[in-house]
Amino acid sequence: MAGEGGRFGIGYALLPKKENSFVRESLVKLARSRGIDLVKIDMGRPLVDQGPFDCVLHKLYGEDWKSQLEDFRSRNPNAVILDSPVAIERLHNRISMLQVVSELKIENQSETFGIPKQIVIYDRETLFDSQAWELLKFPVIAKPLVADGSAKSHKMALVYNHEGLNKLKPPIVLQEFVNHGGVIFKVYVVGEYVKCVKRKSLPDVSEEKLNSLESSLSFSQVSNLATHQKSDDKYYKMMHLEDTELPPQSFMADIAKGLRKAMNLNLFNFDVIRDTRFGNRYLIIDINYFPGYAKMPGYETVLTDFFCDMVYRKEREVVVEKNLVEEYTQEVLVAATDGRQVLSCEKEVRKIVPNSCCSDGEEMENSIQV
Ligand SMILES: O=P(O)(O)O[C@@H]1[C@@H](OP(=O)(O)O)[C@H](OP(=O)(O)O)[C@H](O)[C@H](OP(=O)(O)O)[C@H]1OP(=O)(O)O
Ligand SMILES: Nc1ncnc2c1ncn2[C@@H]1O[C@H](COP(=O)(O)OP(=O)(O)O)[C@@H](O)[C@H]1O
Ligand SMILES: [Mg+2]
Ligand SMILES: [Mg+2]
Repeated sequence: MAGEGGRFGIGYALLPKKENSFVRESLVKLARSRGIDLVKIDMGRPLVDQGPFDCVLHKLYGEDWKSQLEDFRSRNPNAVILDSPVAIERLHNRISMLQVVSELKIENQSETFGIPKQIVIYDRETLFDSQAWELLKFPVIAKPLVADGSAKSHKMALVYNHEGLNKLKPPIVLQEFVNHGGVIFKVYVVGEYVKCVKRKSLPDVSEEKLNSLESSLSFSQVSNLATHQKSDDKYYKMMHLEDTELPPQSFMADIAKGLRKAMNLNLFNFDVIRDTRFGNRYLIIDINYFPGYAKMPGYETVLTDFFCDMVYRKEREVVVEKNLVEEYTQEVLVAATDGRQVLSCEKEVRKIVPNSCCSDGEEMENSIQV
C-alpha cells in the first residue's frame, strides 16, 4: 500500500501507440500532484521484480502476460489490476462481447435498447446457406469475429446483396446494418464516470443503393478517421453532427453501470446507434477495452480521480480488514482466557473458525486466516 511519503505507484503496460496517446505529460503531472506516480513497466523484466505497485494498468494480451499478472496478483494480493484479463477476454469475440447486453435488465419507460440482429459464420458454405439467412436481410455489416485490436480485426464490409458475400472471409459476424442518421454515440466509462460523445459514422443506406450495381463497401474504423479524410468525403458533408441530439444521459449511465457490473470491467467504451425507424430505440454495436480516453474532454482529471478512488479505496479496505482481524483476535483471546466459545464473527473476516477456545495465544494466531 502507500509507500514512502504516503505516495502510490501505478505501473502501466501499454503498446507504444497507446502509451503515446494516453500517458501524456498533463496526466502524469496531475496524477503526481495528487500523490500518484505513473511508472512504465519494463516488459524486458518480470513484472514481479518491479514496483512496488499499488495498481497495474494494462492493455496487453497473450498467455505470458496473463501468467505474469497472475504471479503478481498472488504475491501482491492488495494491489489492484485494471482490469482482470479474464474479464477483458470477453471483448475479444464480437459474439460474447454483445451477449452481455442482451442479458441486461434496465427499467425505462421511454427508451429501449438492445443489439442488432446478427449471426456468426464459421465457413463459406454457411455463408450462402439460406437457413442461416432466415433472420437477416440486406444490408449487413460483416465484422471479423475476433476483436483483438489488430488492424485486421477492424476491417469490415457493408454488404448490399448476395454478390457482396463472395469477398468475405469467415469467421465473421454478419450484423444487420441499421440506419442511424450517420452519427454514432461513444459512451466512455471510467469506473463510475460515464461520458457520451458524438462521432461520425456510416451514412444511411437507401433502397436505391440496395438496388444499385455496387455489391459491398469495405471500411475500417470510420469513427476514427483523421479530420481531413472526413472533410474530403462527400458523405461527411451531408451529415450534421452538431444537430444530432445526444441520448438521455441517465439512460446511458444506467446501461454503463449495468455493463460495468456484468462484465467486471472499469475501463471501456461502447458504441451506440439510434435506430432511425423508432427514434427511441438504441442499439449497442461494439464494446472496447481501454479505448482512446485522451479524446475525451478533461481526461486527465477523470482518470486521476479514478486512480485516486481505486488506490484509496483499496487502502481503506485493507485497513478495515486489518482492524477487523485485530478486533476479532482480541475477542478470541479474551474468550480464550475466560473459557467462552466465540460464536460471532464479522462478515468480512472469513475462515476464522477456532471451534472451541484455544488455550494459548500462539495457537490462536496460527488459526487465523483472512
Ligand atoms: O487509440 P484510439 O484513440 O484510436 O483508440 C481506439 C478506440 O477508439 P475510440 O476511443 O473508441 O474512438 C477504438 O474504438 P473503435 O474500435 O473505433 O470503436 C478501439 O478501442 C481501439 O482499440 P483496439 O484497436 O480495439 O484494441 C483504440 O485503439 P488503441 O489506442 O487501444 O490502440
Ligand atoms: N449494425 C450496424 N449498423 C450500422 N452501422 C454500424 C453497425 N455496426 C457497425 N457500424 C458502423 O461501423 C463502425 C465500425 O463497427 P464496430 O463494430 O464499431 O467496429 P470497430 O471495433 O472496428 O470499431 C461503427 O463505428 C459504425 O459506424
Ligand atoms: Mg467501434
Ligand atoms: Mg471495437
